[in-house]
Amino acid sequence: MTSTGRIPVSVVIQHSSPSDCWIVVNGKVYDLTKFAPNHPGGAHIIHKWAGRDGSSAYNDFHAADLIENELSTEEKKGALDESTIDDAWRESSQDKSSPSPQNISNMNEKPPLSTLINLHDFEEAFGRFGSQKAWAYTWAASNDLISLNLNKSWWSKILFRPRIMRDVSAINTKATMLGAEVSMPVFICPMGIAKTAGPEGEMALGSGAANAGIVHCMSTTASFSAEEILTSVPPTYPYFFQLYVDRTRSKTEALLSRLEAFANIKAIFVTVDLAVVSKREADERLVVSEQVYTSSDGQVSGADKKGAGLARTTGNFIDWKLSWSDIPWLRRHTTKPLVIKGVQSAVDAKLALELGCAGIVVSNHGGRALDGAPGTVGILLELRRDCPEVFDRMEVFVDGGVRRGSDILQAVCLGARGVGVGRPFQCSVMYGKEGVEHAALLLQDELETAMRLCGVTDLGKVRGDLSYLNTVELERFLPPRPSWSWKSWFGARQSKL
Ligand SMILES: Cc1cc2nc3c(=O)[nH]c(=O)nc-3n(C[C@H](O)[C@H](O)[C@H](O)COP(=O)(O)O)c2cc1C
Repeated sequence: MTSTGRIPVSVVIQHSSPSDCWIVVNGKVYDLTKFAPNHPGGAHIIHKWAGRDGSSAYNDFHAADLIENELSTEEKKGALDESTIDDAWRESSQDKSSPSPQNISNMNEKPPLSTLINLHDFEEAFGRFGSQKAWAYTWAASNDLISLNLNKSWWSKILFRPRIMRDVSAINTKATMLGAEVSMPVFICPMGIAKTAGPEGEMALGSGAANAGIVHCMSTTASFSAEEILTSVPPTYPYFFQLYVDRTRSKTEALLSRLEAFANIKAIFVTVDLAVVSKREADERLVVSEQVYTSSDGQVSGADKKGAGLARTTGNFIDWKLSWSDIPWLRRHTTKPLVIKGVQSAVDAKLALELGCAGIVVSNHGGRALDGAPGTVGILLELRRDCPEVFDRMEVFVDGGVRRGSDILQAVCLGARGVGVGRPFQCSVMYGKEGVEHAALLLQDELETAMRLCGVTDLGKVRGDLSYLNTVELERFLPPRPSWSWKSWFGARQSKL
């Protein structure tokens, strides 16, 4: 207080965080810390003005006496000492931007979870508040980021053909993926060393997924062992396991044998799109002194003449000799369904089917494998055109750039059994399991909204129903139809296996 009994600007500024949030409105100082979470327009709008004069924003929307009537006596701190106002304060109280996690982050704190309203917000918040190296590792993609960008932009090339006037009061998003019953057809993609994003790492991914009713696929290069990660969910809750085949094949055999003990691991996703770890330049360039370890195979990160890429320096155990002829070997070492992750053409989708795989993931590793590979939703469309039978005889999944509930609806209409979502979930680990759950629930909400607006009441009933989509723009990017017959091609191919 100043000698006038009024509160100086310097004191107001001291209360400028979501956990201690004072705001000036019309010359009076209020403590809105408790009120903010109940603000009908969202806490972020209040937090944006913490430690500042929010009168102009307040007066745009509210009657002058509302705040006085709403708050308790102790939340009304007193009058502002206007003689202490200087240019810097005046400037800080200008509303130059709309509320978003970036603006809130002026407060040098990660934005409250409630202010993240879509999956992009998670990536953005992690970019600002995660460790620099973790961000470089997570965000990075190969070379010139061509495939990363195609993954994202090709989703927007598909348009809906909405139906109207259908009672959409009750809708069903439930699905079954590889025997796992889920609240919506989404799995969290396998991503290595999730502890880089937050101390709970894969434990947060597992338990957040279970709370939201979806499945996490753990990576061979996780920060915790499979046994530890499985404790993050109830004993019968479904899990998927992603396998990189090790050059020392006996290690892979031992790993598969360990996994046999866990009936809740519903499938083994064998990643095949990364015979060698590609150059992800953001990650290679950033050299740091801390090392990270992968749990199952004890790989340690480091730096060499090529740079300091976390994935490359922990990934050189991956066997580049892996070929289709290894499927029978894998079959001998696991009783679980095999899913081939990284299919990028109709030819290979058919091969996986012919070899008895339970499913495929159409994936280019999130643009982290071959740069110049097509966007994955385009590959899904190619499969629909050139080998539609694979959708009936295997479970077909897609990942890469899925960021919206409407992307899930589109994938299902194209025939997918489900979608994988990667980076935003890795970023959400910064907020622990609550962050993971929040991200999943945002997707669920968006999916439900997209279904209602499209006139779809049961997701299971529109799988493969192209009548809800306009794919004309994306079709321009498909490769020409094969000119040879599948039958003769497969006859020649299988004799070589
Ligand atoms: C940080 C990070 C680590 C990844 N680690 C693995 C991995 O260990 N095994 C794997 O099969 N794919 C891995 N991927 C690829 C993902 O499983 C998935 O294919 C991709 O992230 C999907 O694209 P999206 O991030 O745009 O959703 C990783 C991706 C990221 C971003």
